[in-house]
Amino acid sequence: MLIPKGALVVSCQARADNPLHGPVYMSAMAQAAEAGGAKGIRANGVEDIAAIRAVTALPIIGISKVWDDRFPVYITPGFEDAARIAKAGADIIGIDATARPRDGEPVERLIARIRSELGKEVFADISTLDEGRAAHAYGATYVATTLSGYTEETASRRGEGPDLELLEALVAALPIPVVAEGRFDTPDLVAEAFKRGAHAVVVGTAITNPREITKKFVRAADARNP
Ligand SMILES: CC(=O)N[C@H](C=O)[C@@H](O)[C@H](O)[C@H](O)COP(=O)(O)O
Repeated sequence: MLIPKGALVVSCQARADNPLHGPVYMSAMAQAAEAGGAKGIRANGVEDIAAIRAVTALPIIGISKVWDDRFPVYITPGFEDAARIAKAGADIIGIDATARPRDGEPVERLIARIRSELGKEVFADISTLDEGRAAHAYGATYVATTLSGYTEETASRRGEGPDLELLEALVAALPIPVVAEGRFDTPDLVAEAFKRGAHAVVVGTAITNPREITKKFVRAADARNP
């Protein structure tokens, strides 16, 4: 298992509309995260993953976000996406492991092929306890709370804090490492996740998205100066 127990993993992602988009900024971000003590990196797309691989030996959870209007699944929907990011240097393949429709093989087959044909660990992003149980049964190496609040079934959590209840339920139910991810945006919440049994915690926006961090501070300023 490549992600050590107690690890903080930093997600270094910036979409095309973000001024920090691209491999130059994302590899610098990964180096900054490593210098700060991160024990793993999560990154999206072949270009960013290859650039990050060139500057660090930390384990990389690679994902490939592919948006398609016909399907709700966009995090590494198919085997070809997984193969490309493995080749770029990802050690662990992050996938949407919900049961939602995808452009590609069913999730059980995707997990099996990543393990057998690519020889990589599988990091299963899920949104419910049942999805976590299924991902474990299909052979995922880790399950993570990443998609709670982002699926129809969990839409009521949108805009809420991290899903600590789901984290606890997964920890109680599964013998594999459970990773806390999604809206863990303060050190206190990271500590709380470990208290509740998380194997590791992934933090993205709160560390690597200065635009969103700035907005938070501006909201505080505006509230004081209406
Ligand atoms: C739902 C979805 O697509 N989540 C994505 C998964 O890769 C990222 O956009 C998140 O930034 C990442 O999960 C980390 O979470 P947070 O940025 O809240 O710390």
